[in-house]
Amino acid sequence: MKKVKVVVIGAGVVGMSTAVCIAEALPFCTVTILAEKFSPDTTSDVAAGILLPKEIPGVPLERQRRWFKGTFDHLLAIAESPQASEAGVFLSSGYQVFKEVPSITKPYWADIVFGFRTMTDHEIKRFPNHKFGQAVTTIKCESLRYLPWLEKRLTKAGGRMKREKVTDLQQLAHSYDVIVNCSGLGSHSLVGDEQVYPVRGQIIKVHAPWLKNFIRDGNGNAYIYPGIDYVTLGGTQQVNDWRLEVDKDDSKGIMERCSEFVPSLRTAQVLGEKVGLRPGRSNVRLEREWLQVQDRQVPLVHNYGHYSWGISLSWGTALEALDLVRKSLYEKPPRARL
Ligand SMILES: Cc1cc2nc3c(=O)[nH]c(=O)nc-3n(C[C@H](O)[C@H](O)[C@H](O)COP(=O)(O)OP(=O)(O)OC[C@H]3O[C@@H](n4cnc5c(N)ncnc54)[C@H](O)[C@@H]3O)c2cc1C
Ligand SMILES: O=C([O-])CC(=O)C(=O)O
Repeated sequence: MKKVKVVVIGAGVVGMSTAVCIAEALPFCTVTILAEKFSPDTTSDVAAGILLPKEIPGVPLERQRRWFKGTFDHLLAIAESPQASEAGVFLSSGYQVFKEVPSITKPYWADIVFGFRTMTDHEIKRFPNHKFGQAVTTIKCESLRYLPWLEKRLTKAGGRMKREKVTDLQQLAHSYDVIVNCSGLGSHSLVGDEQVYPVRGQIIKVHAPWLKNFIRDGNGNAYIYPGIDYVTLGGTQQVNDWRLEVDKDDSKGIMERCSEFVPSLRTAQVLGEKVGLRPGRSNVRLEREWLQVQDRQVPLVHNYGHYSWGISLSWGTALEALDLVRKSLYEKPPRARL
């Protein structure tokens, strides 16, 4: 039987997850990833990788819950397997603290993670500038290990990867039966989506192996995430800022804000600094359209715009993209336009 040719554009956490889901679930498809950049050079590689998303306005909560739960369950199984170290996936406990009581005190994922609770007065006293806090055990998924691990999994399922910048979807449709767009911020130019914009984020990696628990300021301007090889300190959220260079003033600000939480960070050795451009969007674009290519209609599934929550929602959104691909193969396209 002739195989169905699927192309996935993008090799960040969204593209890799989507490609693996399709290749493993639909063995009658050949899956090819085309990407300008692969790990360790994607935005996903810069992410701390904590599963702690905010609500996305405009996406029904049930759908967000499904995306988060799909991701959490998938990553928990890895964290509990012998693969955890190679894949860079493990449980992580800590606090999220707020200067003012937030409008949502119990997030939609409170009963999916472990041990979610409001911090006691005794605990919050450690943070004199903060009034309210949440304690939680969630998952940390480190892309620098996880993406190469997914690449191996894709290859095992018969998938292929090629470095290529895609500029013309019509052209691509001549060589493939289904196109899946996971190009993140790249969708700004690839599909002319002006709703997707960069939200610049800078982080510092430090050697501080004595830190074991994470601390996040609810506003996202200060976070400390202990990881396998280093502790990630952040963060910045600079809207419409395309600069990929490290800004020394940003680093200074990050170090000051994080050291207020943990003074011993002032003595920690700095291992590196990184910048990533989050694919900002008011909601994730996860839908299918049909591309008219001469007398054919080619399904085009979009899965991008994950903003600050790309790791947190990666597997759940990949599963939904897989459903859209599967449906497209059994559905007749709408009548061709004449
Ligand atoms: C500092 C920072 C910290 C973060 N921390 C977290 C966190 O703790 N938890 C969390 O859930 N999220 C976090 N995020 C957000 C997360 O990194 C993003 O949501 C996620 O990386 C988006 O993944 P993606 O695969 O859509 O995009 P990317 O990782 O940017 O991948 C896009 C891919 O598409 C390719 N591409 C683009 N255009 C084209 C084209 N025309 N042709 C071919 N290929 C193309 C790129 O080369 C790349 O391979 C953080 C982000 C930053 C910047
Ligand atoms: O805000 C955080 O805790 C980490 C993150 O997702 C980001 O910087 O985008």
